[in-house]
Amino acid sequence: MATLFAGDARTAIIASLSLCGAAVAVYYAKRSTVKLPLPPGPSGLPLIGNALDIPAENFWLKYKEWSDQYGSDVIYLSIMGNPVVVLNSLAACKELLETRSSIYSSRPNMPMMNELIGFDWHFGFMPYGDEWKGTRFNFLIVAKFVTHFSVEERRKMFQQVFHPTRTEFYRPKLLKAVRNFLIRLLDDPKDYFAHCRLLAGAFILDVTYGIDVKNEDDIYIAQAERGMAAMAAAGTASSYMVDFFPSLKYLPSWLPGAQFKREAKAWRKDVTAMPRDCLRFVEDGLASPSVPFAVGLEILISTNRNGGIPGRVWPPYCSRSLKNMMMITKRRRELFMTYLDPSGSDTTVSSFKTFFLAMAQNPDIQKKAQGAVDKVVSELGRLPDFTEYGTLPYIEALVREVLRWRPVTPIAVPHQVTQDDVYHGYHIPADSTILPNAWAIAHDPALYGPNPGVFDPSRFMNASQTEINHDMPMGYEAFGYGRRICPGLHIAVESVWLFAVSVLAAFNVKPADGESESENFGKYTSGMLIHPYPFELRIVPRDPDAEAMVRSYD
Ligand code: HEM
Repeated sequence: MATLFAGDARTAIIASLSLCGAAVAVYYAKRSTVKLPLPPGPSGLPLIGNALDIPAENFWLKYKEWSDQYGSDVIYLSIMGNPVVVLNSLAACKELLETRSSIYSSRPNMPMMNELIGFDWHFGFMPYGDEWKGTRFNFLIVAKFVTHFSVEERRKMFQQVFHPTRTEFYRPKLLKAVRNFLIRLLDDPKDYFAHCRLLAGAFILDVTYGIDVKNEDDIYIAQAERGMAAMAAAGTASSYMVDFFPSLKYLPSWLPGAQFKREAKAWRKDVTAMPRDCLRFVEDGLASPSVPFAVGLEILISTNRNGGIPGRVWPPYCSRSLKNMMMITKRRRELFMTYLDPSGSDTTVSSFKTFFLAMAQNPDIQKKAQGAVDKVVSELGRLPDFTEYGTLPYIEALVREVLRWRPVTPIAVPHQVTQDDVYHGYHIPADSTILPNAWAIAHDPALYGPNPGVFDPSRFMNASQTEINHDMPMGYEAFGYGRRICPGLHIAVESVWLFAVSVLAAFNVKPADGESESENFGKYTSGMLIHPYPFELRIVPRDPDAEAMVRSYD
């Protein structure tokens, strides 16, 4: 979906060339003061730079090709005078986004995402700064107004509430969502894509806000899905010309070149409703004595200095938390609610679908993985659960391979560097958009072994194929790097793990008749988030016992 000139923006280029002149003049004036060369890259055209060199689809492949061609892991592009630096190696990502994270953790200005579509409430797209910090460490949203909390206390609270070991927050809900998914798979295997979406959306909404989603038609799910479609299209910071010429946002929607404004308007309704409706749900819940447990509420309560959470006696703490919440502005309350927003669901869905694709394309690997699961659970007479987490090395390798083979976010999410910098003798100009090429890194044979395009979990195993090879990177390139690294990483990995191990224990998966020959089988969409195109599968219970086990959770 993401194209460099999505909508009618080509027309907008012409309209904006005049604006461009000034920007380019300023940019080159600044550049000439710097002695060091810029990183290498294609030379581009006057004024528009490399805007036309970047393919509309799978641009990460082109970035890697340029990286090889110019013999540099870091390449430089100019798009309408805007500097863009692509990092094509893990070493560059670690050095710049992690070691130098104090200056590489901002986000580029994204007028399409933030101002026009309305994602300015989402801390994933906020520039680095106090508001982002406050929202990421979401307890701050309440605690900030209870001024006696020190930074250290706030940090501690965050760690308590969102520590990866605090699995009791989400594992029971994840288990429930996966078990419901398995029953749907039994009843209606053809519609497995929809069941995957429902599973991921229902889990995130339940764990975050305590919303109990019943079916695919649920209003929160539908809203989040439309919102995520907008994010996938506009989140690359390079899909729309308005990202390079913010003044284009003032064009009237009816102009022929302003298709992007009409698209934004259509998306905006859902995108702005997402935090508002979830906040309303939680506020209503706070007033009720039978409020369902949710991470958002837990954080709210744990930030109450006199409250704490022992025994979770809801009513007194809730009323106090409610008071705290009412003291803060509407915007801050909405930001608070985006702590674990539904964007986590669309990314995880993509990995679920990749798992199905990999199993359908690789029957031998499916068999081997089923064997690994059977060894542990066949005598237990139940489906696997988190008791088995950490005891199945081949399944762990398979999950890593799912995430590596088709990284959900091939160029992660763009960062921005906030001051001039130097890397390997190259000048990295302040305010450059920084694109970590997660795809190139995930397919680097120096990191992940030969044939990186082949799905092969054994690449993550040791030489004797008995344990995970801990000397290897974990395959998590799609989660980004440094201070902005995905805070949902652990939840995502555990979700894919439980999903995979449950499906493998109960079902056989193969392509529907003739599907392997269909043109789109195995192909993916392009954009900030990628998904496989729909493909038909035959998903059948492995045997009557497996079916009975799944039904026993009905
Ligand atoms: C396979 C699943 C997932 C993938 C591939 C993924 C990928 C990413 C990436 C690439 C980033 C940006 C990192 C950077 O800038 O360097 C990100 C940020 C974020 N992710 Fe995820 N994510 C996934 C699941 C989740 C889940 C399950 C949640 C919530 C429970 C979540 C919540 C977030 C949030 C809130 C941010 C913004 C962080 C910030 O800007 O400070 N993600 N994710």
